[in-house]
Amino acid sequence: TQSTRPQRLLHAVQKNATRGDPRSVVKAIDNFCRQKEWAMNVGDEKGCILDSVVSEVNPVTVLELGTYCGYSTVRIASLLPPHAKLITLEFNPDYAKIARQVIAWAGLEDKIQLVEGPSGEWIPKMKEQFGVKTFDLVFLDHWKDRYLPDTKLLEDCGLLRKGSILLADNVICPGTPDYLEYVRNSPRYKSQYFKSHLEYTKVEDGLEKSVFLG
Ligand SMILES: Nc1ncnc2c1ncn2CCCCCNC(=O)c1cc(-c2ccc(F)cc2)cc(O)c1O
Ligand SMILES: [Mg+2]
Repeated sequence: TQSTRPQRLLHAVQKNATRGDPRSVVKAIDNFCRQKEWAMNVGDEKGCILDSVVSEVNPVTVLELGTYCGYSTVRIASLLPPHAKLITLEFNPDYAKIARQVIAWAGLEDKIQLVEGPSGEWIPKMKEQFGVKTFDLVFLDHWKDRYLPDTKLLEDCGLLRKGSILLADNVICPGTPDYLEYVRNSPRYKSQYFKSHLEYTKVEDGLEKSVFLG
């Protein structure tokens, strides 16, 4: 039977990355996607912007929406302080299965909780299920038409505090126009655009960093 692209990406990690070395896992995935097959990881160019935001925020609680194969999950978690926790939501069980193995290869299981299911259902359960008070950082990288409704849901569930940071991938390509309009015009956010390129291509894309003002 034919393998899937996520399965081939996992094999590239197991073949080329060192177990327990998250940065070698990130590098192995980027090499696979540049040399063999494009895949929708945030990639190295936007990944460096992600790294700088994570290092600046130094978050204790992180939420990632859209795990895919775990590239940004591993990239973020590799920069977190020891007691910090990252919860990542993935809707697609096949992606989740691969992501768990990529996370295990990186040796980051203790910092990461991968939850399977739709963001709209899980966000309202965060407090009761995972004992989360508020998130210091949210990385949005799931369905592009879910960015806005899920941001409003995070607000309504009291999961954002004054100073919480939202970092959104793909605000240009594929694009999240309603989300951009909201965070750039709402008095409750201070927003900033980081121009970059769609992973592994020359197409314009970028990350939008928005601070929740409370
Ligand atoms: N917990 C949850 N709740 C709801 N949906 C959930 C979810 N967990 C997952 N999903 C479902 C997300 C499926 C993947 C989302 N990402 C994308 O769709 C995406 C697409 C491109 C792309 C760009 C140009 C092209 F020509 C083709 C593709 C690039 C990217 O960086 C992308 O992140
Ligand atoms: Mg993306």
